[in-house]
Amino acid sequence: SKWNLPPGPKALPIIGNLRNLQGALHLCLQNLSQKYGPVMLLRFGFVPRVIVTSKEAAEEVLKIHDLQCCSRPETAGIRMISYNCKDIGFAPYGEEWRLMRKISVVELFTAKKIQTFRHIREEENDVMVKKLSESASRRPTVNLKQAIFTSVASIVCRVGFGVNLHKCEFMDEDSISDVMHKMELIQTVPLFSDSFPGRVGRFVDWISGQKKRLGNLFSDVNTFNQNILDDHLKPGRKFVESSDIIDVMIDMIGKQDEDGDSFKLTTDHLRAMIGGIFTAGVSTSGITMVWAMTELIRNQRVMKKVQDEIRTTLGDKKERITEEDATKLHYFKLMVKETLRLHPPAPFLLPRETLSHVKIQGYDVPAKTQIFINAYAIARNPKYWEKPDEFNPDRFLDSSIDYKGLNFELIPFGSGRRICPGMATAISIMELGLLNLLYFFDWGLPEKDEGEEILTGNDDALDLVKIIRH
Ligand code: HEM
Repeated sequence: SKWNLPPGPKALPIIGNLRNLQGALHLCLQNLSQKYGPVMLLRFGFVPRVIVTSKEAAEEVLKIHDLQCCSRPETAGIRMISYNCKDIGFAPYGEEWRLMRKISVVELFTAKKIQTFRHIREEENDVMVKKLSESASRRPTVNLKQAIFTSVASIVCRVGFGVNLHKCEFMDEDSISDVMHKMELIQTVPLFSDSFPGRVGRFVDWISGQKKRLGNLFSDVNTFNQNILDDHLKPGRKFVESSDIIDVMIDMIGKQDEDGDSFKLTTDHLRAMIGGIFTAGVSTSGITMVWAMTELIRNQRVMKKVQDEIRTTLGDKKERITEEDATKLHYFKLMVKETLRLHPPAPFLLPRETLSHVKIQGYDVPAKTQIFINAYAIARNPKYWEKPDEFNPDRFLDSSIDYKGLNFELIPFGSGRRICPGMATAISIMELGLLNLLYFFDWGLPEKDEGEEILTGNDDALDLVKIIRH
């Protein structure tokens, strides 16, 4: 009672605010914030969470030092898939997170490394264009989502784990989007114990069969991670490109000092790194590309402006697009930025947890409280954006606002010490992929109902689209 806690809807005994949470969580919390303000306190069953929905409050939270990523992720699925918080995204702040982050940055994300992997991105895009052209000669409708996810997954597997999906023995390229889908699903399967931790919660999950369902999904995902790990552990392993992040970690494990009491890497860290890089890299970049194409198909003015710029600048005789080509374009890049504003693939960034009592916008937030930053709602807040729900890259023509973590009204990659280390990689993957799709093909909606649905502005990205000309 001595504390000035953030406001929020009235919580009922036991269930707290669960009855207030219906539909997609980021949309529901966006609506609630219009009534209760930019810093809200809600109880998800027994779990209190503070939700932040203004750029001022987000900036304050992201600059607090006494904050770590959640030691208790929102769902049991996330806990499983991160091998109990052993991936970079969920590792507790400290030696463990610092080491994993350092390895990933050095092995994957320095400017030099990103440049080294450039030929992989270009080759995999050639494969995608070739496949789409062949498919368009047979039938006009293609599953664009699958084509994009397969291409992005092929890039991430080659860059991250030296696995070439076109020649791989344990995984074929057509089933990779299935693995991706399972990884996404596993994170969202609702468990009773997510909101009611403890024995009763676990018992209900067991009776309802949800625990088993989660276990089955995880088993497939674990097999994928394990196969990649086994591939690296084979005696006499030959590198496809060169040694990769997993080789480096295996080497480090081999050299660890048994007796020292500093933190030790384990094989679970390896599995978690594989799963973490795969999900963090593929689902985010893939879905952003699908959204870009969806928005362009339903906003023909913007589609024409983007394609005119691309085709005028690059000419019409190119047989192959390179990353150099993307650097010549301006409006095209604004289109990618606008897609990230409207459809941030991680709408809450990574949830945080306070390590000690802190103040946010004058409100008291006790230690061990989870904080969600609703980056989705901030990027659609009419206080900062004119006609916020409209897809209009022109809004950035005279604006210096960028997504690099300094403008808190646009933080699709987060900000501060946990900002996405894969940002530059993601931009290279997405720009090159979209550039290929827009240079070589013209796109439209399939004849039947799918089109109508998308034009009424529902919140689902397109699966099936039609190649009009290639
Ligand atoms: C459109 C593409 C992407 C978006 C929008 C995105 C967004 C994010 C966000 C919001 C975070 C959390 C940051 C925070 O909470 O402050 C994050 C973390 C992370 N991302 Fe990305 N990401 C993308 C692509 C990638 C790619 C391609 C990779 C790697 C191949 C990657 C690897 C990671 C990793 C390892 C973390 C955890 C960092 C940490 O906790 O220290 N991301 N990303």
